[in-house]
Amino acid sequence: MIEATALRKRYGRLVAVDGVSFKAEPGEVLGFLGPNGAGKSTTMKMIAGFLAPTEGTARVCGHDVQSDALAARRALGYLPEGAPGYAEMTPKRFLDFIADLRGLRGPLRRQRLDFVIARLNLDGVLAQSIETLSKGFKRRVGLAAAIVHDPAALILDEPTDGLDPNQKHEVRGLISELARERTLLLSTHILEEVEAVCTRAIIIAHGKILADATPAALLARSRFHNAVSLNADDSIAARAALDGMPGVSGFEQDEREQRLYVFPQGQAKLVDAVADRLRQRNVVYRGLRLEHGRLDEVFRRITTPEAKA
Ligand SMILES: Nc1ncnc2c1ncn2[C@@H]1O[C@H](COP(=O)(O)OP(=O)(O)OP(=O)(O)O)[C@@H](O)[C@H]1O
Repeated sequence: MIEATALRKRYGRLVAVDGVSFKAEPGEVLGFLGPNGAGKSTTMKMIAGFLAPTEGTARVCGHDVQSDALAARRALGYLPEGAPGYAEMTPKRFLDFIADLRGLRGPLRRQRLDFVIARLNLDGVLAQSIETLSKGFKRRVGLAAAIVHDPAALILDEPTDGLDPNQKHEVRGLISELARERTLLLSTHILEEVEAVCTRAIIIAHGKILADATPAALLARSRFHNAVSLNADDSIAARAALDGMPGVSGFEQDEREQRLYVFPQGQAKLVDAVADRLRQRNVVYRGLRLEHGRLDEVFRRITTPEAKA
């Protein structure tokens, strides 16, 4: 479990984190989303015990990160932003060093090191200095270090930042696997990542939580939620056929995608009715689908005041 209560961090006149509270339970993958400088890393560092809060408290598996710091750190794995430090070390030496710091001994130590090296496919690079590794391997070394002591809670600061699509896919698979029995908090700028791995998302801007909901609930706030979209050879004819249809509130033509979006009134579900109507009017169409919504639009609306108007 990861719990933050009224966390606040002030840097001189700047309030980087302004009263952040949430609780994440085992099995949850909580995504921290926000524009640059929103306060995500600062919040994570305070929970990980790397930065003292100006006010408020954080607990990891019930242990206060300030007053019960050792127990809290034992329960937590933390992947900081960017590449692991100790760039001149080899992954082997680095992971040995982290295993020592974590107090791992004997057969369990061997077993955990073997596990993370195999799980993160580090075998081929164990003897090469970290600074000479590709970004993907650097991230994997960081992840291996974060999970070597098998923590019950994990904080991952932009775990897929800078990775290629295959590596992103791989790391997301690992995140979902790790999340089964753990509590996971991760920050990301990648909205598709939220839909792919997060069970819940917190949107933060200027140090304040602006939304805390499941990805599905956030998508439901999109104006594209429950819209119907389709490709029609003659989009003018398609529009004319659907104009005035009960339950339809408007249209939008996406020229790049060549798709017509049909917006519902309220919660109306239009898929079958739209398909019937186009067939009745002999309008040829392809790829008709119900839209779930667009997280990027919801994110923009929540985090930029001008988009709210
Ligand atoms: N040590 C520091 N001293 C002064 N200001 C800082 C310090 N660390 C962070 N800040 C400021 O605090 C604010 C929050 O920074 P933070 O790194 O937490 O944001 P973030 O949401 O993680 O951003 P990003 O997505 O760019 O990583 C920013 O305005 C940043 O410039």
